Amino acid sequence: MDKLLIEGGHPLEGTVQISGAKNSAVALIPAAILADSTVTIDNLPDISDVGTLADLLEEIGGKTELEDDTLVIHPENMFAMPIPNGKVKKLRASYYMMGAMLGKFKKAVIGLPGGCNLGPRPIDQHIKGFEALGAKISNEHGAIYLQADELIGARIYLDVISVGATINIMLAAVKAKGQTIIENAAKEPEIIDVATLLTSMGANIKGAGTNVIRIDGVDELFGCRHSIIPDRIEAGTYMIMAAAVGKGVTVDNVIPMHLESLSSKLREMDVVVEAGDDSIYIESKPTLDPVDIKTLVYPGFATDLQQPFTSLLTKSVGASMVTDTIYNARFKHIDELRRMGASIKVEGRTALVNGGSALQGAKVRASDLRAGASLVVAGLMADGITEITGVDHIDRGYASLEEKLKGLGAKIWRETLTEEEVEEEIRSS
Ligand SMILES: CC(=O)N[C@H]1[C@@H](OP(=O)(O)OP(=O)(O)OC[C@H]2O[C@@H](n3ccc(=O)[nH]c3=O)[C@H](O)[C@@H]2O)O[C@H](CO)[C@@H](O)[C@@H]1O
Ligand SMILES: C=C(OP(=O)(O)O)C(=O)O
Repeated sequence: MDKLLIEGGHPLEGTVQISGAKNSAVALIPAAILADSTVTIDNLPDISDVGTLADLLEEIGGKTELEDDTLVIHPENMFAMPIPNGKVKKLRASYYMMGAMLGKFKKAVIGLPGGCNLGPRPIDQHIKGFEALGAKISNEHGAIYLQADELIGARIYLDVISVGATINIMLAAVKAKGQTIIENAAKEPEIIDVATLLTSMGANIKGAGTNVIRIDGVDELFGCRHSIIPDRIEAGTYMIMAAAVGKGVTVDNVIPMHLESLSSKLREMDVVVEAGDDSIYIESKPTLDPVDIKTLVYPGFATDLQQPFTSLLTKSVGASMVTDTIYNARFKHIDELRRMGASIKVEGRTALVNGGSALQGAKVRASDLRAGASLVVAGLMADGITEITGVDHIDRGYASLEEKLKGLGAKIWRETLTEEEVEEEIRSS
């Protein structure tokens, strides 16, 4: 086990390259199950979730070759092997194995997924969609059993706008008989990315990126090559870091339109934000204005950026309000920020930040992926050294974090935990 150490107060300057999107990658890899021949995925981020999913594909008989940022997946010998637990629990996105295996084999047994603990993460809308397509589903001993004689297209209205359910239903429906219509679908860019891969494989999907998706089932899907879109959440995190301590940072290899809600909020705070074709330039100011944010489905403010943005708000002079309407318990980072001297109160689904006083370096623990990112932002701003444990969470989602930050001039390094620290880590996790 490792910890990250950051000596705060060093301004960031230069250019950072953004990797491929985690939240696309984790759906694209299971999607390859649906093909009958080799699928090659380029621009993969170097994060642990990718390795875990590749291992899961091997558990069901697939062959995978990961070299640099390219994963080659051979699905020819895959079969409907049950994967009730083990690696499935390491990440939330293992639930995409349900849709993909149901679509391909008409059956699957998958353990309940893991992922960041953000409060309840229900999958009732995924199940509702699978059932509408004709699957019988039961939950036995912590695993979901899915089985269908035949999958038949259906009209499915999502009661809650869900990225996971939208993608999972697409995966199950691409080989179903007839037409499936997903109404009240989520519109996140990662959904378009998954639809693009499936279309290259031979699927017939219209409307991805709007709230009505139409899928005409096909009998066969083939191998193809696909390059993942840039990670708007990784990009947003570096934009926030640059807004906190940036003398002039270019966040490169991004789709600026995907980051408009964040860019607008940063401008409201008086941060310099200049969007290019595929990059965004950010420059901080000595004092920033407070703003309120409310997380919403895309194109609203992303819940995944709420935690790092809250750290930035401790720098703005005055009161800001942060409301998370997607995951109302996504506030585990707040106690840690308080340890660093932040003045923040949580009331229900809202955090009230009283910003303007300097943060102090401290020993803190990342309880989940974006909580980890928020502590890195805080560490860059703080006086003295911040020690962050729970780094395995951060490694699920940020490729080469230390290298990228060092390239911008940050003082950040990694150390192995001592035995005592490991024991303490196990006690508190
Ligand atoms: C809409 C949204 O912002 N989605 C984010 C969510 O996706 P993720 O796929 O985890 O979550 P969903 O988009 O599926 O869920 C959105 C909301 O719907 C609820 N829900 C979801 C499925 C279901 O069957 N029943 C149900 O009630 C969830 O509890 C949540 O409140 O977290 C990901 C990881 O942090 C982000 O990358 C996504 O952008
Ligand atoms: C919470 C996240 O990931 P996951 O859903 O994979 O846990 C995230 O990407 O912020």
